Amino acid sequence: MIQNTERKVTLEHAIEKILPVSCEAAREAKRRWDQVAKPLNSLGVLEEDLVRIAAAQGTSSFSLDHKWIAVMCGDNGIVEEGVTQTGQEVTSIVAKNMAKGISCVCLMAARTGAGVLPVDVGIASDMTGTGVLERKISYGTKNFLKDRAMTLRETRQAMETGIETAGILRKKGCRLAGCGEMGIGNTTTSSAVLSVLLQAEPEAVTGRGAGLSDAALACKIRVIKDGIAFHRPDPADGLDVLSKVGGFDLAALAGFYIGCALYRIPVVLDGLITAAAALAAVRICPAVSGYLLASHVSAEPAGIMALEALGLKAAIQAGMCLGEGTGAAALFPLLDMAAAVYWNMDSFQEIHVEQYQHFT
Ligand SMILES: O=C(O)c1ccc[n+]([C@@H]2O[C@H](COP(=O)([O-])O)[C@@H](O)[C@H]2O)c1
Ligand SMILES: Cc1cc2nc[nH]c2cc1C
Repeated sequence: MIQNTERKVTLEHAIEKILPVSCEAAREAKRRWDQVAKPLNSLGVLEEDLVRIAAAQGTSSFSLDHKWIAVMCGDNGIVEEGVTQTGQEVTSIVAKNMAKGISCVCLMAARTGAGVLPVDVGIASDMTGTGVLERKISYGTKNFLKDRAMTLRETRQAMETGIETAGILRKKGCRLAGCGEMGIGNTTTSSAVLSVLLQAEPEAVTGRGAGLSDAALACKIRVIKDGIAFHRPDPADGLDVLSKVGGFDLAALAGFYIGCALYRIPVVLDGLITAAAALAAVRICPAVSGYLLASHVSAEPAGIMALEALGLKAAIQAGMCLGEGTGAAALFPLLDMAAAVYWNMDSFQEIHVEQYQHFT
């Protein structure tokens, strides 16, 4: 048996060691964009994304090599309350398909040359031998109308699994990460987390997830209201919020962002669930925010609210709400195209065009 001699990186250690992103690298990358012979700022958010990547990696000679999408998979006890359109067995079915390379995110990522790493942090069935990375903490969370979704210990364990996952990607040479999730019921947990963190009414942040009737949507909103009233999570304490009304997938994602920041790997978010986890991570460790990039605006009502709270702009507005990391997969080729211009396009000087000095 191969011994795992690697020492676990604790949450506290990771938070303590995270460096701020480099303003100097960002300035240099912006300077390069402003020299490229094209209308100023004309690649819009894509230019800003590459500046963020430069800041995160600490160099304007950034690399987009070895893109990987980590997908945190787990089940949610709250599905007992009838808040989803399908049964929770879909979580394990899709996770297994991810390991086989045949889920939606795998098909999209394959077109962009990115890898996909599915991680079982809390699927409600045995995943041994399926090819999904086995890091199960429990067989699903508790129903948050009856108990905390996870103990604080489990929440921390999930976060540390996320940090470990960032370390695994770093060893694969990953310079740009994406993230995703698979977990039936996780739009309920994410909406609850966002309702608390944004101090917004459940009606304002809750949508139909993977598909719901009007009556079922009303039930989902009621469940979120009752859960928040029961637990009274502290909006200033991301760990408290995650453990009371979150899930293993959300906590592992939050840890993954912290790990990516520790290893200076910029990380592209996907939709609602990844953004809810990001907001919790930033409450726990504000320095993480500079390492995050948005991909698209989820069609869920809180999608745009979460991105605004994170101060992120999304290049893609396509009404997507698939999850799995498909938003990150969709952004990757756009970033590659923008990088081709950044690296290879002539400057104004090279094409002998004079720039007047009154641009900002
Ligand atoms: O990413 C999003 O914005 C998003 C919005 C709606 C649904 N999803 C996906 O659908 C599943 C959760 O939907 P639900 O209705 O079971 O809460 C989960 O596996 C997500 O990947 C994802
Ligand atoms: C089939 C299916 C696939 C998914 N992928 C992400 N969330 C999903 C939800 C369902 C229902």
